[in-house]
Parts: sequence; C-alpha cells; structure tokens
Amino acid sequence: MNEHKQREEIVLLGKSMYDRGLTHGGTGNISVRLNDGWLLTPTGSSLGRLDPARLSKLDWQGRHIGGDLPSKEAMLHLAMYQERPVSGAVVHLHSTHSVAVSVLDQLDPEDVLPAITAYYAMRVGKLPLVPYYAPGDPALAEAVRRFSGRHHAMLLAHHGPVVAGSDLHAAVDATEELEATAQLFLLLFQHKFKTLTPEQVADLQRRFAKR
Ligand SMILES: O=C(O)[C@@H](O)C(=O)COP(=O)(O)O
Ligand SMILES: [Zn+2]
Repeated sequence: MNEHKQREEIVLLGKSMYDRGLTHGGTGNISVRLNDGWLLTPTGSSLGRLDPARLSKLDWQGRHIGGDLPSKEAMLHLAMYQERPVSGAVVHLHSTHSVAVSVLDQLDPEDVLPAITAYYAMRVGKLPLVPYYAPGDPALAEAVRRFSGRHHAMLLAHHGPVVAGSDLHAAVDATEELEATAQLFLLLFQHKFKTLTPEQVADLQRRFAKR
C-alpha cells in the first residue's frame, strides 16, 4: 500500500474507533510502517479528527522528518517496530474496559486476561501487564521494548493497550478484540466461569498463527 493510502487508512480507522467510543478526547495514537520511515499520529490530536496531510513522519532513528509534532509515545512505537520486524502497524488506546482491567488487584502480570473465546486466543493470545510509567516517559518505551520481542499485544498499567499487527487492519482488529474481551471479563468477574484449556489455546495458535 502506498503512503497516500496508508495516510487515508489511519484517518479512516482512527475515526471509526473514536466514533465507537474506543478512545476519547486526545487519547491514543496510531502508527504505520512505510518503506522510507513510518507515520504516527501527532501529539494532542483526536483520533476522530485526523488530517492525512498533517500526520507526523519519522525515520528509523526516531527523528521527526515531516508533518506535525509526533505523539509523545513515538519512542514506544519505535521500540515495537525495532523488536518486531514483522509488524506493520501499532495501535495504542485508552479503551475503557481495558484500562479498568489494567488496575485490578491480583492479576497475573504475565497474562492478564483469560482465553474466554477462540477469537481472543487467535488475535491476542498471552497479554502481559507493563508496569506503570508516566505517558511519554522513555522508561515506558524501554519497558514495552522488553515485552515486544515475545508479545504483539500488551496492557500498560493505569493506561491502556498497545497492540501491533502485520498491518493496520490486523492491529485494530486485535485491539478491538482485546477491549471486547476486557468487557466480557468484567461482566464475568464475580462469577465462576470456564476458560479455554491450554490445549485448546495451543491448537488455535497452531491453526491461526498470523500476527
Ligand atoms: O496517555 C497519553 O498521554 C499518551 O499515551 C496518549 O495516549 C496521547 O498522547 P499523544 O499521542 O502525545 O497525544
Ligand atoms: Zn496513552
């Protein structure tokens, strides 16, 4: 897909997520890998009102080479790309149910959400909790780097999800699946419920490994 089309896709999918309440105000950021660098949403922008011509463009050293000033999470996105050469896009949201899960007590920090459905196991899989650091803190980007070699999706404590995908559609699909599963988990939280077995999850990963 050429750069023009990638810019249009960021605007389209940003507005789609914003219009459905998956993020709000000026929260969240989206990036996409290009042949000659990468695109990132500008700092302070609303994902519902992006301008394709004003998206920030950066090089692989993280230098700002075009458009408006980039998101304060530029180093976090760059860490994901550097550790995940297979990933073509990264989405970060403040989606409500995922944030709620990120502050629950007694989570397993290595795998925050259970495999309630096959689609969750296929699109998200194991979800680690990244300890809290302030937004934009270089320590947050380094913490994300430590997980990103092994995980394409992670949950930032007191903050929200970060999800990479082979392209922007894959990253958005997985982020939406994470949010829907967080909502399901909160609905089920006070109940006894069953999850997929480790064998069922491993089987799904063998059948549908595509991230
Ligand atoms: O939580 C934050 O402040 C950032 O992670 C965020 O979501 C929005 O920051 P910008 O992308 O710099 O607007
Ligand atoms: Zn954020």
